Amino acid sequence: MTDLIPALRHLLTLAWQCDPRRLLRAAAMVAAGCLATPLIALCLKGLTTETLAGRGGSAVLLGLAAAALLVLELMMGHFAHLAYFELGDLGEVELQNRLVALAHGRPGLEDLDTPRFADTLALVRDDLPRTRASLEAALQLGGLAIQLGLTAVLLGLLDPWLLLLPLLGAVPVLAGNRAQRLLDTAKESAAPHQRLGRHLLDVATGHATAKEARLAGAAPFLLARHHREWQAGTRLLGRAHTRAAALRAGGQLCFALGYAAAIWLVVRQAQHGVSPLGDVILVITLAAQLSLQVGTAIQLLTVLQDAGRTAHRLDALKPLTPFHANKSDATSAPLVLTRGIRLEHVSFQYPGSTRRVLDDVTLDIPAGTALAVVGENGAGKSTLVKLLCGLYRPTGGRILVDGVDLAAADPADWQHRIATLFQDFARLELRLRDNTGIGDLDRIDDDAALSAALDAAEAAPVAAAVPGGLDGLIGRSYGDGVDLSGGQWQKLGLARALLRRDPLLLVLDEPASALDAAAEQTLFERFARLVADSRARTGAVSVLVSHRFSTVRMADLILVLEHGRLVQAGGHRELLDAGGLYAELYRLQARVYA
Ligand SMILES: Nc1ncnc2c1ncn2[C@@H]1O[C@H](COP(=O)(O)OP(=O)(O)OP(=O)(O)O)[C@@H](O)[C@H]1O
Repeated sequence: MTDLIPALRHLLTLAWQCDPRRLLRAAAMVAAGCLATPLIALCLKGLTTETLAGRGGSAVLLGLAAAALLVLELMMGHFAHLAYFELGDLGEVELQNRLVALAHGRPGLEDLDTPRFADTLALVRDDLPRTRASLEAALQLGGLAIQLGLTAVLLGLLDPWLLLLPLLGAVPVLAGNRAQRLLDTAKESAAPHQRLGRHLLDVATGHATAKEARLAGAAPFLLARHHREWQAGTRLLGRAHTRAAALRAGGQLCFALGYAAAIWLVVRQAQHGVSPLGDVILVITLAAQLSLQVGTAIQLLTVLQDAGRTAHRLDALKPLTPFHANKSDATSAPLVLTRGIRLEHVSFQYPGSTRRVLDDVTLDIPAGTALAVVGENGAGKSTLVKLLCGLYRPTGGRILVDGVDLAAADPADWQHRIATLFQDFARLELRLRDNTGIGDLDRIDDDAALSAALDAAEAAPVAAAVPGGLDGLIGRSYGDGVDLSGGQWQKLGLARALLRRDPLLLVLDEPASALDAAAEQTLFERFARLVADSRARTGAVSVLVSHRFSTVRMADLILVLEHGRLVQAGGHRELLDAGGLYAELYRLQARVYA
């Protein structure tokens, strides 16, 4: 029951924010329809009494009144349903917007990396389509409360003992509530199993992964693991459903016994001439209505508890530790870099992990530096880049941009001055214009700027092959878009990065992994020109993460990371002369090429 109040508050506030007039109209129609139900019982009692007394005219009028009330009840329910439908639609869209804002409206990635956050996000996403039903349930529950109140008054006027009947109605409601809590807990425990199960199914059937799964003959292995995870989740849910069903049946049995006792009481009173037959009809009708109302209340509460959970989960998704308590205190990114970027004893652990992925890194990167980062797989290169981009905050030490701590800067402002191409770049299966324009949304409709960025990324031939040009669809996940090769997707990702104006930080994280040799050579020449241009205009720092030493050697400053520690830093010649890990890795690669 504790979820009921937040659920009602959440749904009614949502509906009010979406369309207050529609909400009031729906509430008035529900109230009118619900008031009609107990009044029908009253008309039936009058009808019986008048008929027995031989007053046919009044009996016919009361019969007509009962029929009119019945029509009113049905019509109001029908029209209110239309109002909920529209309100629910608006509410669902509003919640989708909030969910996207919660998932991506934060500058850092810490929360998205937390399994608990990911599970909660998945649960809310699954629950959103139920918003419409929840809103309808909230309004119907209000109507039901009016009905129950009127029914209790009518029963209490007949015999105070009969007031016990609505009270007994609370038993199945409470039992239903407890049952729902059991189901919710099981749902949360089953979520990690189901998430993994869904992922395994995606791997076995997804367009990108099906090839490898087929060639490796991995389908039976993946399906067996999927089956195991799914069964673990289903077992948890199955047990909870059985216990919930038993609880609900027990509650309903209690009410059924009370119902039988109430009928027995009035029938006995009628036999002894204490009550007229009309009262017996009234009690039978009201008790039958009450039984229906209790059943409906249980269903509505179940729906509302889901909405309450969704409200709690949405709250849980709100960032607990905002990057800045007060955004107006945040410092803006400089227009140009004069001093550069300084890392002071920077350490980092991913959320939920105790392992230091970066360990006490101290370094000065003067403005205009072309920086390259090398190291073996898992050394922490991409993590360092993500910290520089402000996607994570260091768990120890600080990063200073022109002397200002990045933790005190407005992350969105800093990120707006960064051009990136990550190794796991996004493949946005939208129009070519969207895929590129998302790099600088202010210029998404600027055809000349988009074409220039595509040209600079050597992606003009890719664009020329897309029917419809900038407005043509790429990708085949939906619609009939052009299917692209890995290298072509990467060129589009680079064009996206190159669309960004006046960046202060240029990041290419393994940019050439999917390019052919000629394209790679051209890419680096273009990148070098861009770096030279940005360096002259804004003092930008460029960061290249690469395993290819032929390109790394061009950098002004090369960092060598090993197990998260900065073991060497300097120019190519200097590092070769010094011996150590860089020289070892360089000579190893040179020997392979020789
Ligand atoms: N989101 C994450 N959550 C937890 N651990 C992570 C996450 N991302 C990376 N790691 C871990 O951090 C370590 C460093 O990863 P990182 O991607 O920075 O290495 P890298 O040097 O770029 O490697 P590679 O050359 O293979 O790209 C790895 O051990 C990796 O498992």
